[in-house]
Amino acid sequence: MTESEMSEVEMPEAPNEGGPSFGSAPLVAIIGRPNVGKSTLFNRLVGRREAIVEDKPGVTRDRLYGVGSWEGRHFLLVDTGGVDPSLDTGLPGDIRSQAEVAIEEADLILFVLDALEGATTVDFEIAAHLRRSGKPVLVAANKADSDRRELAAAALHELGLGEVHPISAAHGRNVGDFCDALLERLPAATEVAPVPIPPGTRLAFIGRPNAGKSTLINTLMREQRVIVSEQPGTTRDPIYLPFKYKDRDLVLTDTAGLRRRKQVARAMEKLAAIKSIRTMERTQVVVLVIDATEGVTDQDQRLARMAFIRGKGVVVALHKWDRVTKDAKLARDRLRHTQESLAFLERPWIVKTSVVGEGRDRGEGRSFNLDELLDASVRTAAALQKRIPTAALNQELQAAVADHSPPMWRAKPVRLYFATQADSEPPLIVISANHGRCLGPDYERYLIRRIRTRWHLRGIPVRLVVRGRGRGNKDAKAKKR
Ligand SMILES: Nc1nc2c(ncn2[C@@H]2O[C@H](COP(=O)(O)OP(=O)(O)OP(=O)(O)O)[C@@H](O)[C@H]2O)c(=O)[nH]1
Ligand SMILES: Nc1nc2c(ncn2[C@@H]2O[C@H](COP(=O)(O)OP(=O)(O)OP(=O)(O)O)[C@@H](O)[C@H]2O)c(=O)[nH]1
Repeated sequence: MTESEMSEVEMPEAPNEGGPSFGSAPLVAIIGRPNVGKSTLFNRLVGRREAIVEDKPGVTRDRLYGVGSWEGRHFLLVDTGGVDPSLDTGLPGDIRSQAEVAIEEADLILFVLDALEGATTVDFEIAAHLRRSGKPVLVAANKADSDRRELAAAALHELGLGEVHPISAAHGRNVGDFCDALLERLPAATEVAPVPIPPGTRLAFIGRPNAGKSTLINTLMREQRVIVSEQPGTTRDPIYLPFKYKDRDLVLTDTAGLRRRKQVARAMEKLAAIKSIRTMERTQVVVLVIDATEGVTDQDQRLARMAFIRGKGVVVALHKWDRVTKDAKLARDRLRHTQESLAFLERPWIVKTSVVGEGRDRGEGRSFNLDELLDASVRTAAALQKRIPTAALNQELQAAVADHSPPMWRAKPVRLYFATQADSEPPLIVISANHGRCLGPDYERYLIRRIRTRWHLRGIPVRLVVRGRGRGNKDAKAKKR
């Protein structure tokens, strides 16, 4: 491998110390009826960067949130419609609660309408909620693909939410102006200085209501003698609780308001995912708490996907294990089902945990396997932060190609020249080849699997990008001749 070949690999952004965290960025929620184009708008606002992370078909549909940016300002974008497909049955009640959660949590609401269909009864209902909330709202009349349709969109003023922005999310029409309006309505950057993040690996407990998160957190805090100090700030500010575990610095990450507002979360079980977003954004390792008495649900899978897509490591706590151990068959089935239904997490560490006895909720019960859970978190963090030596990575690439050569690309042979790890948290492998994107998904998966196995990268996403030799390089060669 020569220097010149190395320089052909165009490096993405420099690795970010500790990974980018947008935990304090304003939260923007997209709400609207089914099929108005929320996902299309979401994709347009979140942009291409996210797309690299997805190496599996079907993941896009489950994408719930991402980071959008415009003119250098970042915001967290939530597609509430994606929270649960069963919500999209057109039931006004469900849509109402969707709007309620968005109102409660978001700093700005993007209310999407269909310019072709005009305002429906449900739209009027949502609009009434939004008006009462006093939250900033930006109204988009989507599918305004032409001048004629733009005119039709003007009728949507009747909703009484101020200016209506005719846009075409699918074609990008007027989306720039819409983003300008979005920035104007974002709350000004917070005046309180951001809470400093203590050094160490950040982990957060996430899961469905009643899974046992508070119990686990309280037990952990007690066992590890974590000091909880009163921190100034609002309920949406993060709480960082540093502690030492086997000489390592760990930081338990939590969001104050999320635990306090237990009842709200319970009332809207399906939408509690929105609340996990801020916490998730601030952490490196997500401990996904599964209630073993219920097993993995669709919502658990969605939370896990959200974490994975955002580049987090995931450890699974199969919690309340005490309640399934008495039935050996049930216990076996639960474990197998957990492994199978979370297989997309790529062999995550699954730890059976429980806290039993009096005062359990206050963290005073007897705990099982909490140390194992922390060990698994430490291992997952190490995988996430792994820096694979270039020489070894290229050896593995050569061995992989020798065992199983890549299929032809457009009737041309594919040559893979060089691999390098361009980023970590999560690892990004860049391979230079004779053509860009010349590997099919199967072969990419094969290469990723080889890398995962060789370096024990469990429970973390691994990204792979194949870059071709650039045109500039060809020109340079032509000049030489
Ligand atoms: N003509 C036109 N069609 C669009 C536009 N944006 C979205 N669509 C189409 O509208 C349909 C619904 O788009 P989605 O983005 O899936 O809508 P959604 O609101 O997320 O739908 P749910 O997931 O059901 O809530 C798709 O067929 C899109 O291709 C647009 O700007 N113009
Ligand atoms: N049997 C058993 N019960 C548990 C265990 N851990 C927690 N529980 C019980 O499960 C219930 C819910 O626990 P919480 O810790 O409040 O759950 P949570 O996930 O914080 O709930 P939300 O705040 O609503 O999201 C409580 O009644 C706990 O006593 C366990 O290991 N075994």
